[in-house]
Amino acid sequence: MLELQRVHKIFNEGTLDEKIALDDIHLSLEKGDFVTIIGSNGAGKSTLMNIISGVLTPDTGYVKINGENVTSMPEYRRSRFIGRVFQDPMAGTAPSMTIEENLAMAYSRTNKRSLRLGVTKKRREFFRQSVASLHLGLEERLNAKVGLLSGGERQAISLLMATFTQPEILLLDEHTAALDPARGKLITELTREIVEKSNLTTLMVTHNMQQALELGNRLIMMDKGQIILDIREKEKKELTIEDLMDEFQKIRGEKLASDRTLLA
Ligand SMILES: Nc1ncnc2c1ncn2[C@@H]1O[C@H](COP(=O)(O)OP(=O)(O)OP(=O)(O)O)[C@@H](O)[C@H]1O
Repeated sequence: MLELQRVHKIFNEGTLDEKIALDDIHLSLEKGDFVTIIGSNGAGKSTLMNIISGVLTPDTGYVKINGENVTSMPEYRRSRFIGRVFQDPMAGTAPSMTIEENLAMAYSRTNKRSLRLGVTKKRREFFRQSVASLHLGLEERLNAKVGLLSGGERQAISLLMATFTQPEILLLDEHTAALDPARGKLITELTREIVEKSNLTTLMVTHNMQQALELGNRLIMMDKGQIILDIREKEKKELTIEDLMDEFQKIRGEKLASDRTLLA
């Protein structure tokens, strides 16, 4: 489904600011894998997401989606089969457009005919049902401007927009980090529900270790541009935060130094 081989990314190569953001990344995901990604600040998590989504091109190595080499495919073309939700609830939606218009925009990304045909009765019903599945009562407010929604509601709509067309790959970039605990929990639960229902292949970056342990079937820890831990299924279910801290110390010979990770 998703395959990265020998992926390297260096910023400002040959200068004093040279930074190896990704160092020989090999990663292979099966359909339906839900991978949580943790790691200290600057570990390379966002760079990895940007390379998968096409925002960045690797210096060496390749990215394949469903067997197709997409390494040089620009972001706008990849957005047909990649859904992404960012940390900032403002990032995924257009505030001056209504909920329905935002959904129509997301829908048109994967369905070229939909822009020409506008919002038909059948499609409006599909949007209404999709929004109802969030259990937030927003299906009664399809004509409300998204800018008027709370951060949590807006992030729920972003999540829906990224997923209701069933993308091949879903990228979640600390998408609950900017929300208060109650709303963060709500979005976490919605994420679990949506990913399970559609069996979406998902990568989720989080600084919250508990969330990384509770969600998904696989956990990856990154450090200094490398994947240093890759834990799956049963082994993941038995892990605790202390185990993860100990593993990091065993591998790197130092304590995991990230206040955000520890405090989450
Ligand atoms: N556009 C860029 N130009 C120069 N250096 C960059 C750029 N983007 C990332 N880096 C550097 O590459 C490294 C990896 O950054 P990245 O943002 O991928 O880390 P991260 O794991 O997402 O960190 P955080 O948890 O702090 O968001 C860091 O040292 C960062 O400073």
